[in-house]
Amino acid sequence: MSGAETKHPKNPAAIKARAEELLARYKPLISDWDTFLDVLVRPKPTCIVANAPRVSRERLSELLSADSPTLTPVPWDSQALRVPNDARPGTWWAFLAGLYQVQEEASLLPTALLDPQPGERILDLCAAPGGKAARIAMAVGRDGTVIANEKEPRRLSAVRDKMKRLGLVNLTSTVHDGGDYPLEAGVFDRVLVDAPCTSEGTKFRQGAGYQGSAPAFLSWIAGQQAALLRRAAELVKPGGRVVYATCSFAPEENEAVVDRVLAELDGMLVPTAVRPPGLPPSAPIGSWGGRTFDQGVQAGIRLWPHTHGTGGFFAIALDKPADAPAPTTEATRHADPWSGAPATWISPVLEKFDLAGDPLAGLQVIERGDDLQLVAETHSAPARPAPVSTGVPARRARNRTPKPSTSLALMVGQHARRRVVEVTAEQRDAYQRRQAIQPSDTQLAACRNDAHLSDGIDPTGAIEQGFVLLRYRGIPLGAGFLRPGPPAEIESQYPRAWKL
Ligand SMILES: C[S@@+](CC[C@H](N)C(=O)[O-])C[C@H]1O[C@@H](n2cnc3c(N)ncnc32)[C@H](O)[C@@H]1O
Repeated sequence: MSGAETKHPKNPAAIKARAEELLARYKPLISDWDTFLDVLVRPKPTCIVANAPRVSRERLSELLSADSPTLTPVPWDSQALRVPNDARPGTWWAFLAGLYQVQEEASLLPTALLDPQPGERILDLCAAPGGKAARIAMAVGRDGTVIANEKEPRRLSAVRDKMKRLGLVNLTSTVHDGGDYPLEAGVFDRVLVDAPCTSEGTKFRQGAGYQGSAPAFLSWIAGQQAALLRRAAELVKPGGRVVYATCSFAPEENEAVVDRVLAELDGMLVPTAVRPPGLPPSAPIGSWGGRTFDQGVQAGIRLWPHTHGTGGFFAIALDKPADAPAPTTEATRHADPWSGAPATWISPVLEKFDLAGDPLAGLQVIERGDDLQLVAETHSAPARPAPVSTGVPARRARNRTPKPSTSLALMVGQHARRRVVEVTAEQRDAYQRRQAIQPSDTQLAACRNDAHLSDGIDPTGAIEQGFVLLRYRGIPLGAGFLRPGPPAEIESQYPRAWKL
């Protein structure tokens, strides 16, 4: 599980030749064309971003020192660590325990400009597969709300996976055309438009078969991008911020879209130069195809392969003046089923673990389909568009044996004082592969009915069959089912769908 597999670019020479052909029109913009092409075909720098409510970047780095001794902090992002190019951080144990998410370094830029703050209500208009929405949800915390919208329903499953693994109790996903997002959803402190694009900045990882985009597509997608930005401007509150971003090199999708929408909106959004400390500056393009862009567009940032060593990216922060007129559409908030299931339904699942403190403070229990979900009490989801998924599953609603979900075990495991098994690295890996583990006598004794970790272990109590929580170096891994035996065994309850 800790092994690093090498990511080889597929036939770099052929990819380079294809890039040279497809991107030739940008040659006048690029100071070092050879380096640009060389970096473009290399694997892009990948980062892991600490799930800050669970773990700090420093502790994460220390926990992972055996998996990857060379994690380097990204200077311009306080939660991100760069991993070596040959590493596969999505296979490490701490990923499966929900301690971080994996993002390409360039895609850290839009959230750095968005600068989400605790307690805010934020809309990600084009959210799937959810990397940035998850990042925002970690930043706004339990008192904040994130609405992750996506046009393609099938792309939302990746967002849901992140919600469960990372414990995002403050996130609702919706499905709607973002260019026409209902104004009844209410206003947002910040709106991210991580727009659909030709993805030229990252597409070459697909290999030399990448065909580029037809001019007709480029012009169609630019129309979509402008519609998304216009609607974002309406949805953000006075004093709030919109960030527009793409992973394309094309000025038609970047500077030209912003220039056009700024002119249409006539002062409703004001470009704001946000410069994350430690990020080498790189200005947007001033003119293209005979057109000179509004000077305000220079507030944006471009990431280039040859200057930043990343994929290509464009992002710009656009603030709505505090004295702009407030939206007049009345907001409708989702009320039902937030008042759904009684909180006591969760208690039978948790009482055996004797939790210290109240790790579920500020959360409510709602019934959605077969699951009881945990959702922040202050969560502010819209009624329209209707939420598709909200919060994280805690347990099945109707199971006779109260079984904690893995999401719940990851959320509360640190607070458990009974029926907790601290596992070895080998047991951890077996557990995450869904293999049964054989507890040692000491591990078994910690599961006695009256064993209390802080009081020492009473060797006389019974060892009851049932659920236990597993931890590695104090970090929750999930739940297991203990059969006292002999021989004693802990069956892994790690979700089949999360398994590698
Ligand atoms: C660049 S990706 C977003 C990446 C995402 N923000 C992340 O960080 O994981 C753009 C997404 O927008 C979606 N999309 C395309 N057109 C849309 C529209 N009109 N409204 C909302 N989403 C749209 C695409 O399906 C795609 O998932």
